[in-house]
Amino acid sequence: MPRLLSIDDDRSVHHLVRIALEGIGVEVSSALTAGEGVEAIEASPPDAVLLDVMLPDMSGLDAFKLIRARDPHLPVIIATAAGSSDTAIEAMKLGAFDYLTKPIDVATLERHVSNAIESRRLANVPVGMDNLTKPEDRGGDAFVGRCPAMQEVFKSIGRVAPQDVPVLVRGESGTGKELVARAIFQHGARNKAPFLAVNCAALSETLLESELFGHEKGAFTGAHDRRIGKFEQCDGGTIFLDEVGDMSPTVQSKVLRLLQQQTFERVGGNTTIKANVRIISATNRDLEVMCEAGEFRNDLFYRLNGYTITLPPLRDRGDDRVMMLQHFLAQLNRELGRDVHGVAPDAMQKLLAYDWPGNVREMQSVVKQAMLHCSGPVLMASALPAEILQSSAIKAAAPTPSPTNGNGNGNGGEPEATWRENGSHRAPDGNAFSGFIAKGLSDSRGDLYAASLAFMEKELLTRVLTHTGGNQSEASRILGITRGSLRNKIRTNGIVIGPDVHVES
Ligand SMILES: Nc1ncnc2c1ncn2[C@@H]1O[C@H](COP(=O)(O)OP(=O)(O)OP(=O)(O)O)[C@@H](O)[C@H]1O
Repeated sequence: MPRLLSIDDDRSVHHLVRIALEGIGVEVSSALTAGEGVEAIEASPPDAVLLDVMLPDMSGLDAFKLIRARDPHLPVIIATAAGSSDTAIEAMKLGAFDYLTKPIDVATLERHVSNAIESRRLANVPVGMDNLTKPEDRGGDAFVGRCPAMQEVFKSIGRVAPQDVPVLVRGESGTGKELVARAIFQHGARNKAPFLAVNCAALSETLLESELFGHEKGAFTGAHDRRIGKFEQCDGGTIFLDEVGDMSPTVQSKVLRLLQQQTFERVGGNTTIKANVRIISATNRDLEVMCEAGEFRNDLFYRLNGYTITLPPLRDRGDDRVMMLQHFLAQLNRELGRDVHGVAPDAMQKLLAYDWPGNVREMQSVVKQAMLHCSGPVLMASALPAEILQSSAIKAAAPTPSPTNGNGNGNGGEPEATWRENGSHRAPDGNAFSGFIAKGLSDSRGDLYAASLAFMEKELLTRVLTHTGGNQSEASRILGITRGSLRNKIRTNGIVIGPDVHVES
């Protein structure tokens, strides 16, 4: 459980903080003086600190400097009395994580503490690129990958980390771009300095500009105080701009100037501020196309793209998928206190046939869902989430002509598919209908009712006619409809009779 150290000479603050943070799963320890707090940090570093600026033994700023000197990555949230935010602003210029005013608003406290703990994780939890699943190794996040494309990614991280150039990390959503950014930071020359992450897609244009560059008091409605932005806080360190393709033109030009001149102004301010920050950015968008469409600045694209690392989608990583499944099984066994040590062959076959549009993040969540649904020591196909089973059903129903029987469905008892729809062989398969519905749902089509009835009718007629070897009288008897009606349906459904089948007229 993450832990926050509250340094304040007011015991009632500790009490309030403890009650508030219990609710979000954060343990709280406390110190009544700066000296006591620093000792506690040295004895057992917490994940974040809440530091009051009015302490009996030294000023808040001095206390912050002491903490900073001991652990530059420890996020410190400064607590000040209303109307006396100067110290907090000074501390933020020196790299404090955020500040809040007393009396403490619980929602703000929770938000700042959650962000601080996430920031601590990003900067401190080591990313291991040793390719080994080590259940006993609880200290870091494994970066699993043995396929050639992933080996290339690891080499690139090693090559570019020590050089102080901007890096652009590309890849579909959930492929591990954040892991790459953290690994570059951790192996880089600035790894003793701060590492801050900003998700450019998560904030509105105004808020993002203010988050990155800060603002002056009164710069816009709600700007009650000066705010120090991430670039200023992160001076000398590394900033990770996630979803960089989502920046507005205003923010793009400010980031460009920062990259060119290492200067910027806070929103609503005239003072030019210098900041020396290494930028690692990431995107799943096609920035070249965005540049052509005038949505992303060409010059910024070239500046951000000092070096590119591209992560392959999970579906292209071959046997890495098996290794990764084992990795997540081991990780989740530890997390959930389970002992699932294998995957049943049919479950494995379905997992490997799946396309993983959400990539590694999706695999992580699928393994977790499956583990929560299965009780035994082996992960069975029945425990897999619906999207995996439905996708497998769609694939099973897809026309895959085989040289041996021409229907590719291997359904044994049925005669070979001798009916053709629009010229292609079709496998009569009970799974096809559920596959069709699944596809309709994922395409969110607006005529699923009518389309499903039509699909089902065609499927049924094809199946029955195949069963009767093309005998329409027998087919109409089985179906309980007249021969004329059957003939009409064969025509309107575009069911074409194969050359090798005798069909009565
Ligand atoms: N090769 C890998 N080995 C082990 N875990 C991985 C690997 N790649 C990604 N993960 C895990 O998958 C999850 C998603 O990774 P990450 O957040 O880095 O992806 P992302 O590309 O930044 O996603 P997004 O584009 O949505 O921001 C994380 O929990 C990460 O630890």
